[in-house]
Amino acid sequence: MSGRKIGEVILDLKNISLSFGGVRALQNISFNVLEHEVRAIIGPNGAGKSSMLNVINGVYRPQEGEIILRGEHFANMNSYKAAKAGLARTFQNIALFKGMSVLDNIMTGRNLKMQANMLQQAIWWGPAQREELEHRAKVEEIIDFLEIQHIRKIPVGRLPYGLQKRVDLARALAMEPQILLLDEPMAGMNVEEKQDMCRFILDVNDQFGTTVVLIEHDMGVVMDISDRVVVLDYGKKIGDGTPDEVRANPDVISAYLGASH
Ligand SMILES: Nc1ncnc2c1ncn2[C@@H]1O[C@H](COP(=O)(O)OP(=O)(O)OP(=O)(O)O)[C@@H](O)[C@H]1O
Repeated sequence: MSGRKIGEVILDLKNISLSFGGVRALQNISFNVLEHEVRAIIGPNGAGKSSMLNVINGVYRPQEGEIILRGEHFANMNSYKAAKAGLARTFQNIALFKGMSVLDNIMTGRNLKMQANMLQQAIWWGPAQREELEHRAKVEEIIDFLEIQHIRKIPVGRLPYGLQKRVDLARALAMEPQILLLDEPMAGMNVEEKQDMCRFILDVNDQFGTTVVLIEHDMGVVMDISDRVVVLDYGKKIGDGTPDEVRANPDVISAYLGASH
């Protein structure tokens, strides 16, 4: 892989338990994420992967457990706090404004960073003007990076699915996150689109140093691009380690064999 340097623990999840009524979606799950690594969460359907991602970025509040982000304890994580703390995510079912252009969609990722007040923005005066130009420059940089210059003016709804996923990634990157959460970034893609997405994820990780946490069903992809993998099954953690370690783990093998029967 690249020459990027894996750092200290940036995100630490300790004894996370989450239930929906009688369904114990996550049972005492602990794992950590190191700075600059690509960390995957895998597991059969219903294992608790999406629930885990939603706990990390504050959509779900676990009944038990702790989230420690860069040494800071977050007892009541919510989406706003997560975004402020440098977490951005993409969605399984792409959450973009379909009628808006690619450029405008990516600009929405800058909202949290905008300082000028509403009045200044309305009359596009002084600070608002300067700020807008700065935001545009950042967005243009991301557009170049993800090679989507040719579609920048097109409404997102008219694009093929693979490109929509790339715009969703661009919107998340516009937040300049330290940790990027990707919810099945390759779902529904053809082989070529998957290869492109893999390359972009690794480039983001390498060139921006962004830590990546991803959920993905395609095992080949996960094993190729991840530094470490955590495996969930029926809400429990059954494996954690490098792709090779996880591949050789008998509990993981039987969970996946069981799932395919
Ligand atoms: N909002 C919710 N309300 C009730 N039950 C839920 C909710 N979200 C998830 N669950 C349940 O929690 C368990 C874990 O679901 P989760 O979606 O986290 O799994 P997953 O590994 O992401 O599955 P998939 O691969 O199918 O997306 C499942 O039994 C699911 O039915």
